[in-house]
Amino acid sequence: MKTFDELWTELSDKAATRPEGSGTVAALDAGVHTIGKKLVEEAAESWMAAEHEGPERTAEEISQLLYHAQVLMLASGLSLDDVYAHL
Ligand SMILES: N=c1c2ncn([C@@H]3O[C@H](COP(=O)(O)OP(=O)(O)OP(=O)(O)O)[C@@H](O)[C@H]3O)c2ncn1[C@@H]1O[C@H](COP(=O)(O)O)[C@@H](O)[C@H]1O
Repeated sequence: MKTFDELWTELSDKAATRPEGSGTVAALDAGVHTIGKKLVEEAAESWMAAEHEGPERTAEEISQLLYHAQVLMLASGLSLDDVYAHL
């Protein structure tokens, strides 16, 4: 298990060091358009899971939504504080 902040630290490190085989590096290379589509897909899957598939599946889809949101933040050059400033 990891927290949102721990995932952010891990993904930031991957973006900086670009390890072989990282899905995050591949997503960043694919660009904002591709990342954005994935984010929307995971949002829809979260919604469908919440309506039809129960809490466990919903939690799984939301975890993927948070992952793709962090990837979009990295691709956009945003920090956590940039986002937290709007909460
Ligand atoms: N938490 C995640 C995570 N959540 C979702 N995803 C990605 O989102 C996809 C889930 O999409 P779907 O469920 O729609 O499955 P899918 O459509 O079959 O997947 P794709 O065909 O799009 O690959 C997964 O295949 C992953 O590519 C994630 N990829 C990575 N992480 C974590 O990010 C960290 C870094 O990962 P790497 O960069 O791959 O090393 C690790 O701690 C990972 O656990």
